[in-house]
Amino acid sequence: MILLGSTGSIGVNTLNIARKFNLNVEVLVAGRNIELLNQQIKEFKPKKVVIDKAEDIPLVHHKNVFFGEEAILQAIQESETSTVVNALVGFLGLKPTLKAIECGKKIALANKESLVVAGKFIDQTKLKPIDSEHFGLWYLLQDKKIDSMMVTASGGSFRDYPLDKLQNVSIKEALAHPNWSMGNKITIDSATMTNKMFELMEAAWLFDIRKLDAIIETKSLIHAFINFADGSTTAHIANASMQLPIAYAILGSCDEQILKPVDLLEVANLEFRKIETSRYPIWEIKDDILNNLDLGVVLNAANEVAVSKFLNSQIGFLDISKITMNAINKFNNVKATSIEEIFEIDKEVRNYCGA
Ligand SMILES: NC(=O)C1=CN([C@@H]2O[C@H](COP(=O)(O)OP(=O)(O)OC[C@H]3O[C@@H](n4cnc5c(N)ncnc54)[C@H](OP(=O)(O)O)[C@@H]3O)[C@@H](O)[C@H]2O)C=CC1
Ligand SMILES: CC(=O)[C@@H](O)[C@H](O)COP(=O)(O)O
Ligand SMILES: [Mn+2]
Repeated sequence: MILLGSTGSIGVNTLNIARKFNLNVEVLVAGRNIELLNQQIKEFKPKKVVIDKAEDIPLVHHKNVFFGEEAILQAIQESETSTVVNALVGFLGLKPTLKAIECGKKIALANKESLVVAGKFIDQTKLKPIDSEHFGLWYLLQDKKIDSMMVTASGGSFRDYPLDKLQNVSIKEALAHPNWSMGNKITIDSATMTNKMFELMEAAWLFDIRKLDAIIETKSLIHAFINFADGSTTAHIANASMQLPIAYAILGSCDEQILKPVDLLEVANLEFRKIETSRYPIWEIKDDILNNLDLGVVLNAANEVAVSKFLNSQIGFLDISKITMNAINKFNNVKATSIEEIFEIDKEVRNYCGA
């Protein structure tokens, strides 16, 4: 495989699966965590390595090291392997997704932003999502009439925080996810509920359905529900680990035990909550977004700018959703007619949001 984002949360979990199933890793792509990258190089012996910055090349223990976006695309183009795992974070992941598709590779896609911003231009024939809820939905699919689908949310870092103190939370508090250990950007997206908005859009593209909703399940043990037309509902239950979705996305199917099964007696009880707009203001525009998936590129660009400002202590926590909702208001009429326009709109929105 080619693994894009090997030093991140999904990247490390992917290498756990590669180790377990003795999978070949042809290319490793990482950013600036060179120490971890060097450990990965030693163990998995890739033929090629790509990193973010030229200045870090001398630190990498490999003779075939390249840097930058073009090198990532070239590595995909030149690779022999048929599988690309895209665990890059944000808009940066879009071009590699498009390149992998152009090269006819199978793509295991953690980079949900690719679908959020450009779902209508992405050929899904060889795409498998790495996202716990979408894996759950896929697992539950049956040849029966579906009424609606629902994914769960943990509620994020501030689900129990006093509402009047939300604006002044610290970065450290925001990065303390209750159930999952993930990269910084998605952890903030979980706290604002933007991650769930992205996931509804992701589900809309993947399953061609608009009757979609989300509910908080505080333990992240149930990941998805399908409501069938006959009135029955099925739920996907698994311990909170990305290794199961990753294994299926790479291997296709799997009969070996990847996770310890959920012990319901140990769990004892589950708690469900409504997603309230008072705590998660972004949820006010959920229906607008689901009725107009073209807005994904706007939502994503504004959110990336806002999250980065929050992580740089330039704005308060509630300003993240203010910035994204303001951008949605301003760019309400966008409708990209080509992939090139997606890149133009992305740029325009970033400028508007003060990137
Ligand atoms: N984590 C999770 O459990 C889940 C994540 N996802 C999605 O998966 C994707 C990855 O998330 P996650 O693993 O949490 O993110 P992380 O921030 O943990 O990892 C991101 C990876 O991308 C690398 N990277 C960042 N910038 C560059 C660059 N310019 N060039 C090359 N590599 C770069 C980072 O390198 P370095 O660290 O070395 O700088 C790191 O390896 C996101 O789209 C997220 O929404 C979806 C479901 C669950
Ligand atoms: C593990 C995974 O799939 C994440 O997308 C997770 O869902 C994030 O947690 P939230 O439910 O808090 O958004
Ligand atoms: Mn998810």
